Amino acid sequence: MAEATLILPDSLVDIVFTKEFVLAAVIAWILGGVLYHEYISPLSKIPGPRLIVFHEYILLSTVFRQCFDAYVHELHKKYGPVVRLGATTVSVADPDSMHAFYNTHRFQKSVSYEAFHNPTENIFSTRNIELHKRLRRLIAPVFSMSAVLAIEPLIIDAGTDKLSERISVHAERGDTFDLMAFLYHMTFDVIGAVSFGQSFGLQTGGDHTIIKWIEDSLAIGILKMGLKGLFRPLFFPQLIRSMNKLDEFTRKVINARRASGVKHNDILQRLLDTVDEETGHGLSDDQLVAESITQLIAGTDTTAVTLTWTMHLLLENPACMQRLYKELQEAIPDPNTKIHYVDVKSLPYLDGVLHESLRMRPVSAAGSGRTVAKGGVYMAGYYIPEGVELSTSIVAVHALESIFPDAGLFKPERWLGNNDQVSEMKRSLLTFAMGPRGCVGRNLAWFELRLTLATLVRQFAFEVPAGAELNMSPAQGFISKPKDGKLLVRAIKHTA
Ligand code: HEM
Repeated sequence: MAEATLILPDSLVDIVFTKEFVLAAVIAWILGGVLYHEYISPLSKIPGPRLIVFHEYILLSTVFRQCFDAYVHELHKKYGPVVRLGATTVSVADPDSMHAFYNTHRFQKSVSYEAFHNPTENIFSTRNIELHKRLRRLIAPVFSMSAVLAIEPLIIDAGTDKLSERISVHAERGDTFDLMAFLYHMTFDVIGAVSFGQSFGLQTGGDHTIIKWIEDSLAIGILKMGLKGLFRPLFFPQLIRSMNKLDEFTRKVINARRASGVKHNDILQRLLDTVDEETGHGLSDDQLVAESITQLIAGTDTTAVTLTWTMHLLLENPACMQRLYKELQEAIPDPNTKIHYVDVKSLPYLDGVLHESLRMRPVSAAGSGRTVAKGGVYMAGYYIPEGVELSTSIVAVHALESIFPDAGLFKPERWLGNNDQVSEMKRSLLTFAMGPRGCVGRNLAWFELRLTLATLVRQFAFEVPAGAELNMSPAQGFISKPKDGKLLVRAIKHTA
C-alpha cells in the first residue's frame, strides 16, 4: 500500500511533464475552444466564417492591410445583416437594429476607446456613462448651431479666406498642388482659431509641428488598441514626447487665456466658462486639456478628408460638378464675393453632393464599437448576449440597395426633395454615428463642409493634370483616407 502511494504521484509527474502529454493538453484545449465557439457558444447560431477563433487573426491582418471595412462589407454581402467576426464580436448592417443600440446610453463604448484618453478621459473616450452624460451636457451647447454661427468670422478668416487666397496663388501660376494637404491645413487652422485662441497659421507658412504631435498621439492610441496591456511607453519615446508637447502646449494656451482676463467669443472661452446646472461644476484643467486635444483629433482630418473625397467624387463626375457650379453661380452671382454661411445654408444640390459623399466615402467607416449591456439584445432576429462587442459596418449600410438604389453610383440628386425615401436615407446615414455618442461637433463640421465646398467650386474650376492621377481607393486607418494620401489638382479662377 505504502509502496503504491509512493509510486503513483511519481508516475503522474512523469506523465504530466512528458512532451506528448503537454502537446495533447494544448491540442485538447484548442479543440475544446474551437468546438465551444463553433457549436455551443450562444453566438454559434450567428452566420459568419467557420473556425471563428482563428478568424480573428484574419481580421487583424485586414487592419494592417488597411482594408478592414471593405473586408467586413464583403462578409455582410455573403452572410447577411448580422455577421459574427470573432469569438465575442459581431458586426451589424441593419439600420433598424442599429437605432436600437445607438440611440441609448445603455450600451457602453468598447474598451478599445480607453486608448484615446489624452491625457485623461474625455467625451470621446470615456466608457463611464455618468461622466459622459455630464461632459455631453457641458459640451453639446458649445457646438449648437447658434454657437457655431457666432464664431463664423473666425472660421472664415482662419479657414476659407486663407484657403481661397492660397489656391488663387497657384491658379495664377498654373501649377499643380495637393488639395488634400491644403484642406488639412485649413481644418487645423480653424480648430486653432476656435479652440486654441488663434489659428496655427499652417495656411500661411506657419510651423507644422502640431500636425506631427496629433499624428503621434493618434499612433499611440492605435498602438494601445493593438497591443492592449503589452503597450509600454518606454518603447515609443518619440511618440510620448509628441504627446507631452501637445499637452504642454494646450495647458499653456488655457493658462494664458485665464491669465489675460479678456473674454473671447470662441469655443475655448465657452469651455472655460461652462458650468453644469446639475452639479454646479465646470471642467477641471485636465478635462479642458483633454477636450481641446479631442477637438483637434476629432475635428480636423475628418473634415479635411470628407472634403477631399467630395472634390474627388465631383472631379470624377463632371456633370455633377457643373450642376453644383450652376447652383452656386445663381446663389452667388459675383465670383469674388466672400461667401458666408447664410449664402449656402440651404442650397439643395450642395447638400445633396455632401450627403452623397458622406454616404459613399464615410471617413468613420470602421463603425463605432459598443458592448452589449445586461440582458442582451436582439439584432435582426438574432439574440446577442451581454458582453459581446457589437460594431456597425457603415459601408455595408450605405450600400443597401433597398435604401439607396444604384448604391454604387454617385447620385447627389437622390437626396433632393422631402419624401419618405429621403427621410429613410437620412435616417440610415451613419457617417456622424447617432444617439448620445454621435458626433457632438457635427454642426461645426456641416458648417465647414458647406462653406468650404461652396467656396472651392464657386471660385475655381479644378482638374487633375495628366500624369497626376493617384490611388484614391479608401485605406482604413484611424479614419478612411485615399490610399496615396494626396489629391493633386490644378485650379483656374472663375471670372463669372
Ligand atoms: C466630417 C466631419 C466629421 C465626421 C464624419 C465625424 C464623425 C464622428 C463620429 C462617427 C463620431 C462617433 C465616434 C464613435 O462612436 O466612435 C464622432 C464623435 C465625436 N466627434 Fe465628430 N466627426 C466630424 C467632425 C467633428 C468636429 C468638427 C468635431 C469638433 C471639433 C468633432 C468632435 C467629436 C467629438 C467630441 C465626438 C465624441 C462625442 C461623444 O462621444 O459624445 N467631430 N464624430
